[in-house]
Amino acid sequence: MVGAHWLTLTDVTVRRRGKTLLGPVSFALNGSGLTILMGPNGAGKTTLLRAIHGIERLNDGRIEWHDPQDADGRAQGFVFQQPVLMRRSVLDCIAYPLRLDGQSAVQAREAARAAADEVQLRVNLDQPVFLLSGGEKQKMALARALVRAPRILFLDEPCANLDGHAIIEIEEILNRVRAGGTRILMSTHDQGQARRLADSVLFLHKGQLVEQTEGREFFSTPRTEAGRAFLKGEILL
Ligand SMILES: Nc1ncnc2c1ncn2[C@@H]1O[C@H](COP(=O)(O)OP(=O)(O)OP(=O)(O)O)[C@@H](O)[C@H]1O
Repeated sequence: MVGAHWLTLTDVTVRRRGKTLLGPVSFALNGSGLTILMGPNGAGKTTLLRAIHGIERLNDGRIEWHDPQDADGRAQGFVFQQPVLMRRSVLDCIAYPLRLDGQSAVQAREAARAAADEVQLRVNLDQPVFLLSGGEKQKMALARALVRAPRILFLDEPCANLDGHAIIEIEEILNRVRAGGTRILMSTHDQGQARRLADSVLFLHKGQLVEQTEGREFFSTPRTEAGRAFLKGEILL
């Protein structure tokens, strides 16, 4: 949805044990496409995504959603690095958000099968979810996020722990989801992946948003020393 205005963060700040983990961070997430959230380990990427999801208490600032069709947050999907697993079958795990919405088990399972298919999760869907490999669990988490056809999708390192082939599969899925009009904000510290996928970039360093680039100039002409050093693969302290 071109021109859409999804959310605005104003001076968002997270402090824990006397340390500022994030902020103050301000930005607006607008328009369409896929925004890559980059930064070295500990930069605050996960903290920022958790704050947006409403599961990280803010010490200061505010997050405002502007999607009038999303009064109850249903249009958002989240995929975190360590997916929450339930003591259920793979199929019921994927169907769970639809059951929460009040859909019948039959309807929800049918949609879950389609979502598993969409992410090419080729396993026995009746087995307990804990039997899945790390990569399969990540695909399961993506299927569970996609099952409600979110209008905006947040992903925290969705390819952590995956090898080359699985990474390509996930990137193909993300390309399809983006082409279907879903807005995506995704963290990665895999520069190759960032270059392949980014329509725009947010670069975090030490809890501060030090670069915001519409388009892909971040990779050719980073504006900050931290951005240049990161792209050169230097260790940032
Ligand atoms: N509850 C907490 N209490 C204290 N420190 C925390 C807490 N949660 C996270 N941190 C610290 O906050 C900083 C930011 O962590 P965060 O996980 O957001 O970074 P990240 O950019 O996602 O890193 P990575 O790329 O390693 O996943 C880190 O230094 C981390 O150790």
